[in-house]
Amino acid sequence: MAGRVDLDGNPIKPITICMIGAGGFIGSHLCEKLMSETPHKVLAVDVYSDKIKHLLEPATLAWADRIQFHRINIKNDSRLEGLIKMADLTINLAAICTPADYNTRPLDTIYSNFIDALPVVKYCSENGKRLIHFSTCEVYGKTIGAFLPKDSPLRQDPAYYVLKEDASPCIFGPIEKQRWSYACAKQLIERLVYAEGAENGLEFTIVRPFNWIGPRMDFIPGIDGPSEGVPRVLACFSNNLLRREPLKLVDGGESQRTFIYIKDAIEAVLLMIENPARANGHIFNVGNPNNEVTVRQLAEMMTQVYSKVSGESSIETPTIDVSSKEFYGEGYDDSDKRIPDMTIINKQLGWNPKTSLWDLLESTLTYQHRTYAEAVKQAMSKTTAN
Ligand SMILES: NC(=O)c1ccc[n+]([C@@H]2O[C@H](COP(=O)([O-])OP(=O)(O)OC[C@H]3O[C@@H](n4cnc5c(N)ncnc54)[C@H](O)[C@@H]3O)[C@@H](O)[C@H]2O)c1
Ligand SMILES: O=c1ccn([C@@H]2O[C@H](COP(=O)(O)OP(=O)(O)O[C@H]3OC[C@@H](O)[C@H](O)[C@H]3O)[C@@H](O)[C@H]2O)c(=O)[nH]1
Repeated sequence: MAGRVDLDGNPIKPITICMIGAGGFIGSHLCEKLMSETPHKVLAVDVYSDKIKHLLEPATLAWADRIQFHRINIKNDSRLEGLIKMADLTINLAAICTPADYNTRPLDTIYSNFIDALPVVKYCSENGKRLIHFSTCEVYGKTIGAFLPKDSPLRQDPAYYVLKEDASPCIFGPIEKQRWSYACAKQLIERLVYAEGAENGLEFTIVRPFNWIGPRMDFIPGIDGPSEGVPRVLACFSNNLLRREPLKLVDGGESQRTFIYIKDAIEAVLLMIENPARANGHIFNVGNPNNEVTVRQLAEMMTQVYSKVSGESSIETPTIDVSSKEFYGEGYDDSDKRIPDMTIINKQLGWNPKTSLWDLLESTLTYQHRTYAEAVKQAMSKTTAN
């Protein structure tokens, strides 16, 4: 750790980071990175700590004096401002961010992504503290190309689908499509953070993650989460594979996504943390434009990879089609395609993603199999016995 320098060759001074939502998927990986590779301190704020338990216990861990867990719900806890004041930098990850909630719990979604983030922005601004705020690629909504006729040659032109931080519009569906409650709340909080920067000098960075995936993402229904819960696609498909049931393709699985390995993405966040002069005032796409697939292709690849890592042959009918209404309920809608433009992050931080989709699925599904296969088997045999 000694002699670490930033991108401009200056020595990196240890800082204290107030990380809100530290117990979630991204937070757990960021805490791991900060503990194992940097001298920084973390005040970890969340309502849950299961995903960072290995970093908090036992007290003999090498970094024990550099991480403190604070079980705080930021909706209603006066200790938040004190923690932000104690830190040099606040990173806000806290949010409801699973699509199954956007149309079924739109009020909770809007409160979580906009109202609950307001005090965080305010405390940072009033106390002259730097803020890294986690937004989402969903703020882009649908691509311009999605509105062209299906056979239009313009659909092949990147100008109609590549998503650029400083040029692309944010295109959401009608209000009755409550899917967009999340994207809209995230967009408004981005605008507020940006305005605090412009009017009051808040030092900020906004991150727009493009489908970061890897170990510890969400939960496996009935094992470490509610049995009726619907997590994001990685956990949905993992659950299906573990139970040897067909993967469900929503509306034909035609939507396209670019997936990035969580460990590549965390490298980008560390560069933002340690290079404030290069990161402040910017909005960054963080994704892997080389890993684009349709959801159907993702299902096929995950089926192949899971077979390889588990040693089990795949089932006869590996996928089935399901309507979005049946799967998510009324008010669901979808982003058609998400390719991040990498110009700004490349120029400011010299960062590029490394891991291919096959490789990231291989390490992630190895983890899923090792962590859950036995528990799923036991849960299924109990159900059959009953
Ligand atoms: N994972 C991705 O690919 C992705 C993509 C786009 C945006 N994001 C954004 O990144 C952030 C983190 O995402 P994640 O994938 O780690 O999700 P996550 O659900 O695993 O983590 C969010 C954490 O915030 C905590 N939290 C929520 N409300 C809270 C509250 N009121 N008080 C205290 N803690 C609270 C949750 O308990 C959870 O541990 C979110 O803002 C999300 O919108 C993630
Ligand atoms: O079992 C499933 C689950 C999901 N899907 C589809 O897979 C695609 C990806 O679904 P995800 O659950 O990963 O969520 P999305 O990519 O739509 O949104 C995510 O994007 C960025 C973040 O802000 C959030 O984490 C989330 O909103 C969608 O088209 C969805 O309809 C299936 O076909 N089957």
